Amino acid sequence: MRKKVIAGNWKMNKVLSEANSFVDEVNGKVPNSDNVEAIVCAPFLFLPSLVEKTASSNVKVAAQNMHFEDNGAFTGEVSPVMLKDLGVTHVVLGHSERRELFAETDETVNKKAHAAFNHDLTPIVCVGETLEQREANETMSLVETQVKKGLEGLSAEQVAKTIIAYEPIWAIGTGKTATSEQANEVCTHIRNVVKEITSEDIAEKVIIQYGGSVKPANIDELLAQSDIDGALVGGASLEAESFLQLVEAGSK
Ligand SMILES: O=C(CO)COP(=O)(O)O
Repeated sequence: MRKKVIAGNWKMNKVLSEANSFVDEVNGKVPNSDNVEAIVCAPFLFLPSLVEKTASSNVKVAAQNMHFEDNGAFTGEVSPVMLKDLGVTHVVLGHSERRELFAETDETVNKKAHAAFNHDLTPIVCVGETLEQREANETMSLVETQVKKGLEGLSAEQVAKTIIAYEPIWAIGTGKTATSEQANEVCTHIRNVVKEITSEDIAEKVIIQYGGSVKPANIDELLAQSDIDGALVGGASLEAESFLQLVEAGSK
């Protein structure tokens, strides 16, 4: 059975003292379990402190983005080398907010996915459609393209280690969750795409998360679906108590 991965994406929220208090509160409460992995995706500035604070806990720390080059004249950017050096383990790539507001494309996501593996970071690759695309029946083909282009050129072993997050844009921060059936339908399609580009064995291993208005009240139903292996959570991950409830749901 695949483990469940619960990742809290804080986006551009909190100040350092709040970030520190959050991990102080959750550190001892996240179980050491083969069933569930808990990740906090934090702004760059908090990463050194959070990595240090979680060193002996079961909480992992992710960045929300990175550049694909190791170093160079890229003012304002942060490289995979810097993240690895700090002890960060995961990086979110291609979040819809970065695609929409910061010109992220499938091509840059792909370069970043390669860069992540070059530095032993686990990428969480986000895909998902807008409401217009869903209404135009383009969801499956769009998500398929995003997965294929985003993962292009990775080895089968690397694809197996990649976390794919399906986040329908119309369900992000809107309170509108995709029904668990709608979410699962797309996650199943993603697994089939992974099978097509690698093998059935790899497709059975890859972790596929759902994201979009996930909260303690709806996570059980989502995680009960055949192809949903966790959640990428925005709003409901900001409070330690609700984050812990989500992790608890994942550990069942
Ligand atoms: O974008 C998301 C996580 O990356 C989802 O955000 P919400 O859980 O706030 O809808």
